[in-house]
This record gives sequence, C-alpha cells and structure tokens, in this order.
Amino acid sequence: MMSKAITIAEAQRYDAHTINEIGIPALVLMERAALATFNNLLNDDFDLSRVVVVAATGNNGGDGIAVARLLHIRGIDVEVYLLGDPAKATPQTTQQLKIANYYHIPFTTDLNHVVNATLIVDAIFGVGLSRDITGKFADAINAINAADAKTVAIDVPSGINADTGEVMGVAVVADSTTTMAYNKIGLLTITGKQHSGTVHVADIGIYAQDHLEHAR
Ligand SMILES: NC(=O)C1=CN([C@@H]2O[C@H](COP(=O)(O)OP(=O)(O)OC[C@H]3O[C@@H](n4cnc5c(N)ncnc54)[C@H](O)[C@@H]3O)[C@@H](O)[C@H]2O)[C@@H](O)CC1
Ligand SMILES: [K+]
Repeated sequence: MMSKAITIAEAQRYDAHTINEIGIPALVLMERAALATFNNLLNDDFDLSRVVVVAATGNNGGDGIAVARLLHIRGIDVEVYLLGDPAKATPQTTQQLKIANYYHIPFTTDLNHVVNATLIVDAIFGVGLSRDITGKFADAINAINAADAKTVAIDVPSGINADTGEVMGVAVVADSTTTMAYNKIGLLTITGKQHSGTVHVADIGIYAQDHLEHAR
C-alpha cells in the first residue's frame, strides 16, 4: 500500500480535493501530519535533549509548530526558530502559532540554538517551494547542515524540489523524512534520496482519486 510517488501538482490537487470536496478541514490534516511526524520521530530513537523546530510561515511550518507543541506537552525541551513574517502566515499556521502561544512554547531568534540542538525538525518548505532559497532561509539551512544534530524533515527536505529532486540553491540533509500521503517523485532521485534519508510515508487521510473509487 502507498508505494506510489506523486508530483507536487498531484499533492496539491489531492489536498484541495480532500479539503474542498470531501470536507476534511485543513487543520485536521495538519494535525494528522504533525502526529505522524511526532510518532516517527519518537520511534526513530533520537536524542531529544534539545529539540529545535525550524519553521517558516507556510503550511509546512504549521506542521512543524504543531510537532513542537506535541513535544512540549510530552515535557521535551523544544524551541521554535521561526523564519518569515508571522503576519503573512497561512490561516492554519496562524492557528498553530496561536496554540503554541497558549502553551508558552519558547521561540528563539538565535541560530546558535539550532546549531547546538540534539535534534532538528525541518519545517521550512514542503511542496510549496517555488524558487531558489536565499538570505535568512539559506542561513538557517546552512546552520541545520552544520549542526551535529540529527535532522528530521517534514514532507520534503527543505530546498529539494519535490518534482525533480534538484537542490534549489541549498537544501537540508535529513536523517529521516516523514512525507504526507504518498512519496514524492523528487525524493526518489539520487539527490532526493541523499537529502531525505529514511522516508516514512504517512497516511493522513489524503488519497488519490482512484483510491477513492473503492473507498466510497
Ligand atoms: N494543504 C494541505 O492539505 C496540507 C499541507 N500540509 C503541509 O503543507 C505543505 C505545503 O504548504 P504550503 O503550500 O503552504 O507551502 P510551503 O509551506 O511548502 O511553503 C510555501 C511558502 O513558502 C514561500 N516560498 C516558496 N519558496 C520560497 C523561497 N525560495 N524562499 C522564501 N519563501 C519561499 C511561498 O511564497 C509560500 O509562502 C506540505 O508540504 C505539507 O507539509 C500538511 O499540513 C497536510 C495538509
Ligand atoms: K520541510
């Protein structure tokens, strides 16, 4: 089951269909994505002494902020390093930021905290990556790759084009990647494999049309 790999356009189409036609709220899918990532992260037996989630303000970042909350509630020392303008966050990520605030999850602006983490969660970009990475985003990815910490990527290692596997300027080298619904074709290329590490495909309730036919 779920051995196929999909394109970015397919991922976006299946997501939109699940939300708009089937009616599963986007925030529910995000919570399932976060829970799947959290469970894989615990099962992979990483050193959880100091976890830093590096998140941007798209929905990939929202997944990461939700993972930070799940870790925090477990009593794990976790901080969020937020990239980008929170005022421009997606509706789901805005909600995740609000929930994180309720739980007093610490946010850091110090890249040294990323470098000194024991585990880094990469929630910068997923299938929404659309151009080469520069500036603060590139600095954060370079810090992640320079750290001794193990790195877990959400959906796609940030900087990898999920269609072609190409590095868009710079890309996270992850030890494992929890990718949502189906693998992405770019992760099956040599470069994609080198950056994603062990790939876990998570069933979060999003299926291709053909699967829907016999689910009805
Ligand atoms: N839509 C859905 O149904 C779901 C989405 N999920 C997550 O959401 C991700 C996709 O979310 P989004 O579509 O919000 O996209 P992303 O979060 O991947 O990133 C898109 C954002 O990054 C910006 N961006 C793109 N390239 C950039 C660059 N080089 N430098 C700076 N900014 C750049 C875009 O302008 C946009 O604001 C998935 O990969 C997955 O992790 C999950 O929460 C599950 C459900
Ligand atoms: K990512």
